Amino acid sequence: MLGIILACLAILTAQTLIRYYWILPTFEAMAEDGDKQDLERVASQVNQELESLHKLVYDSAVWDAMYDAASNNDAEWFSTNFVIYESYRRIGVNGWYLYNTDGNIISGRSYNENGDVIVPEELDTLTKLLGRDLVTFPASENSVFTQIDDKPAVVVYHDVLQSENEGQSAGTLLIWRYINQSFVDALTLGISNDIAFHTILQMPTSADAVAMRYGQPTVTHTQPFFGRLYMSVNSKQNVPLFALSIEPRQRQYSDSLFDPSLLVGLVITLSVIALFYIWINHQLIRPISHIHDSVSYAMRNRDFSCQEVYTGRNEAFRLGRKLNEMFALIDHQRTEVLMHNKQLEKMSNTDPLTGLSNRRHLDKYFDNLPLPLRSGKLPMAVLIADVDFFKRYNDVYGHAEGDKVLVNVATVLRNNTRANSDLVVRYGGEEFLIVLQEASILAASKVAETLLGEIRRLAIPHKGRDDSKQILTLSIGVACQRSGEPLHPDFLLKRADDALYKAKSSGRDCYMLSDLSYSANIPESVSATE
Ligand SMILES: Nc1nc2c(ncn2[C@@H]2O[C@H](COP(=O)(O)OP(=O)(O)OP(=O)(O)O)[C@@H](O)[C@H]2O)c(=O)[nH]1
Repeated sequence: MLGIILACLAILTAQTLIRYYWILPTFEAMAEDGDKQDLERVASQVNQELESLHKLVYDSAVWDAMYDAASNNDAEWFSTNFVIYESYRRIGVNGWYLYNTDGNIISGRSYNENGDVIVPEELDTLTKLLGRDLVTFPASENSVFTQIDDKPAVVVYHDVLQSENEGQSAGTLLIWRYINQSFVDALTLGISNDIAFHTILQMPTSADAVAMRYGQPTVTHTQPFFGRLYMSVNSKQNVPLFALSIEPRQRQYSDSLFDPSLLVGLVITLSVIALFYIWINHQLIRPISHIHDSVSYAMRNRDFSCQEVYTGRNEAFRLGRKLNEMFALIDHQRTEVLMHNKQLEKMSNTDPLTGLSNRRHLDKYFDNLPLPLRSGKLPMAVLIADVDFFKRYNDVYGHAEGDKVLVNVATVLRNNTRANSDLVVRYGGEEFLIVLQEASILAASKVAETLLGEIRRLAIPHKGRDDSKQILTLSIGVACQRSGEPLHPDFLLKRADDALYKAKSSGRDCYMLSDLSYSANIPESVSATE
């Protein structure tokens, strides 16, 4: 959860910084660029308007008849033949004048905005006009802005020549018009922003207000002043004559730092991160995690049988499948080793001839007996059985036959004792030991009796004996664990061995109880069977 919150904050911060340092400045620069272009377009429109006025005066100045009239200072000719006041007025021209080469008026007339005739003293002589602080039209020296009747106006003049720009000048033809809202309205064609005209009095006084100066087509800034961008027209002395203003372009973007697009960006980014995480999790994290868990489990439990399912195709899945193969190999080898160990253990505890347990196993057997038996709480007996005159049997019948006899004796001993609780051990060459769990001296005696009888019943011929019996027999020594006395295996075995010695001494083919066995409340009647 904390990770998700931190991720959201990080993404929001990154997006905000990108918006603040990159997106918003880029948008703003684009919009300012547009504003700049609009201002330049206004200046260009003004130029065009002046150019069309210039054409008007130029076209008029090349007529030969007018040239002659100008040359002759023929004011009458102009008032009778050059009657174009109405045409001029219709296209916004406020006045026209023809000056002779001395700069004095030959003919001309001016009207104010109401159509009344006026006599602007600024235009008395051409010299007077040109001596004023003017603003020149960048493309032509013969177009100037000035003040006529204290109002901004544009004046356009041209030499009166015989032919196009050639020959000697016979005078100067001049037309002028006021710069006002109607002049500006004519400019609006081709410009989407509305253009407003401002007289000196209506102009903002702050220096920051003016974004551009006419004649200096560099936009100094594009920060609007009270919602408008101003272009001022200043005289050579830098005296403002008038200004035009436009509305800056509408910003088509939200300039706030936090925007709904940030949230959309956040959601998209989080979704992409989530999808990427799910993909990485599926492709890498999960298989590697399974590999880690499998290895941990196998090492902790020493169990290499587990097999995870790795279905993907990338390196992580391939590593997982290799791990499965390695685990299977280890598991197989481990099983084999365990099996071999078991076999080895069994072999090390087993007598190879008879298949009985051997003496090594006996030690472990006593150690692992249940506590009631080891503490003497429950009775227990040990029998040591020895084949009589076995040396002579070997001598007479051979060692191989002797081995067979030992196997037969082992079978008899095993078949007549309890498989799950008693233990039959090949104790020495022809000596066998039997441990009878929870067996009283009476039960042990009975077992001894049975074993002697069963061997006799086999009636294995033994012609090498010293005595008259011609069959194979056993002698057995029996020792019982005394009640309540802790088990001392060596002592118990010694007593059984002593009892065996007694049985041998008593003529063999019998069993004898060790002396101490009697103290375990055993009937005295148990003794040699012969
Ligand atoms: N065939 C065979 N003989 C063995 C084996 N182990 C021991 N013997 C023989 O068993 C004989 C034991 O002889 P002894 O200890 O003198 O005793 P015995 O001849 O049985 O005489 P008593 O015990 O006094 O009756 C030896 O001759 C050993 O060689 C075996 O695995 N196979």
